[in-house]
Amino acid sequence: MSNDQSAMNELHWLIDMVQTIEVGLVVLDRDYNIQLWNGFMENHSGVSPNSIKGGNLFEKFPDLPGDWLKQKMESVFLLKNRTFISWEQRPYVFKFKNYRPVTGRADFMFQNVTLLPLASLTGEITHISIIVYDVTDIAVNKLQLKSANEQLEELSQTDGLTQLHNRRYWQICMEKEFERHSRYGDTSTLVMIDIDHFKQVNDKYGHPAGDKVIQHIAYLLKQSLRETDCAGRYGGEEFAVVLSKTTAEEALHFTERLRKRIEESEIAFENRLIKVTVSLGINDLSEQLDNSSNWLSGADKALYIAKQQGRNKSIVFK
Ligand SMILES: Nc1nc2c(ncn2[C@@H]2O[C@H](COP(=O)(O)OP(=O)(O)OP(=O)(O)O)[C@@H](O)[C@H]2O)c(=O)[nH]1
Repeated sequence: MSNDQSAMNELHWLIDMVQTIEVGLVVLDRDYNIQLWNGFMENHSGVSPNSIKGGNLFEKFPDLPGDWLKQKMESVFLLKNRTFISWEQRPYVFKFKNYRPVTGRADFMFQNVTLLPLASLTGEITHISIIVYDVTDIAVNKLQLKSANEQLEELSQTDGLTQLHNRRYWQICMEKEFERHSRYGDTSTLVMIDIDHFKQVNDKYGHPAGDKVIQHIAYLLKQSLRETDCAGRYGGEEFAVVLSKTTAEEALHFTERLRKRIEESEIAFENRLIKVTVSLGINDLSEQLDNSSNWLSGADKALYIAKQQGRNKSIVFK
């Protein structure tokens, strides 16, 4: 075979490969007119190379992010350097439908795109190549993993019954607040809340009714809070709240308002109306405390006194 023939063969093979490769290949001239449009691009856009050749890319595809993409391409022409566009930066450049069965949950093909400067024989950058990789599988997997992790994180911080913080996460919140106090002297107040005679509720109405009562108290509690407050389900029928930037006196207003709302409300369960009350223990940070456990145990002691004094009461620890 002559050298010419062999070169012709190579060219033929290359063209065949360019046409069939599972990667999008486009070549544009300096004015963004399309010079090459391979099989991948044809299959996914539905536009054949013959009908598009010579046409302006942005006129043929008005959906493209024109200004943004031109800016990227201009810098490729100018700096003679390739540029990458990741799906994480922009999910896709060409809006192609996703037909893959495995990743059926994505409506559009996620793409990584490379913009490659093409030099003429004289070394001038006269053209640019757009290389489009279908990364839908990778992107969907990564997004699913991210969402699963977020759900897990959410689950591990949240109490399933009440959607308040769970005990562990609330404790972290409380310790952070205590540290802020130790460092900056910020005042905060801790409140422990316990439903009165809750065992009787379970015994009289059943456990599901008890659960509904717990949810109801959590709902009223959430409604009474500010953004910066941190509330958690501390135990079965016990809740704990850190009221930030709040003195004991201010906290007493908060607890009395909440206590009265609970006392006045009724919980409907299977055609019956349940009424409950709560007892609350309050402890602020006005005394010098060695650690956050002392802060908590002070509120717990105040709660105990509230119970002893007949329940349905708020008591400040002294
Ligand atoms: N329904 C329901 N009951 C729970 C849950 N967690 C704990 N309990 C019940 O809550 C009750 C708590 O009872 P006790 O700690 O004896 O106190 P109490 O009856 O509330 O009485 P005082 O606190 O002294 O007013 C127990 O019977 C637990 O079984 C829960 O998630 N759902």
